[in-house]
Amino acid sequence: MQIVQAENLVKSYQVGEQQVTAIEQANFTINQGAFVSFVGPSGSGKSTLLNMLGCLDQPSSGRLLINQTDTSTLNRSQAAQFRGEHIGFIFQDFNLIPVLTVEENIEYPLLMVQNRPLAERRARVNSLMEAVGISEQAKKFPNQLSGGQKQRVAIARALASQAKLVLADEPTANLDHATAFRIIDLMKQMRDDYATTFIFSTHDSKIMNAAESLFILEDGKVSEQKNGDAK
Ligand SMILES: Nc1ncnc2c1ncn2[C@@H]1O[C@H](COP(=O)(O)OP(=O)(O)OP(=O)(O)O)[C@@H](O)[C@H]1O
Repeated sequence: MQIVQAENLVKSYQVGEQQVTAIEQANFTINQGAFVSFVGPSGSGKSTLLNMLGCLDQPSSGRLLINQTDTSTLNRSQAAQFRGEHIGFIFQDFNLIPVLTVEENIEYPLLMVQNRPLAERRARVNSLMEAVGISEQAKKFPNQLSGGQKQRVAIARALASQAKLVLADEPTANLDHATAFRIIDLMKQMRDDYATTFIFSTHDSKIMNAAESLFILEDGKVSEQKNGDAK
């Protein structure tokens, strides 16, 4: 099944008198459970594309179907609801809430967005902490963790609401190389265990080799390249 279908997708920005086309007539699909990377030089449109996939920004024209829903027609509150139910986010600077512990950060989307009952929240948070190897840090605050540990918490949080699609904007940018590879392996493990689709952007050529497919952005144009070497 296809989780993402982009049809003649265009995003342009008006800058004064000038129109900047960030994404130009993109057509592509991504299957459920895929592990893919958006790559391209600075300014090529990676963030623009991720923002549209995350329903944080609307296309200028064309259609963007996520899980069979045409997200280009959603209004702001429908988009927020759709995001909470279907999409998880991982950021390069982790974006954990500093006043909440590890377990509270992971629980947050279950409580604030999905309002799940306490016993269910506890069980899910515990199994995710176990899965990402962070159980021993449950009561710690983000400033007491290493970069790799913070990103593990962010991965668990992105998976907490059982999102079928996780978007990661440069998830390894602030990590050393060995930790970056461990985080990518962990994301892949989570994909295998939960059938979650992962889309991540990166500048790092070694990291992009882990993706099964590369979506290459060049001057707003998107082309797909299958990666035969993906491990
Ligand atoms: N809000 C905006 N207003 C005007 N132009 C924008 C806006 N956001 C992005 N752009 C332009 O759209 C193009 C694509 O930008 P985008 O941020 O998507 O690139 P990127 O590939 O994510 O770059 P980087 O790797 O540096 O983050 C650039 O030319 C940028 O200047």
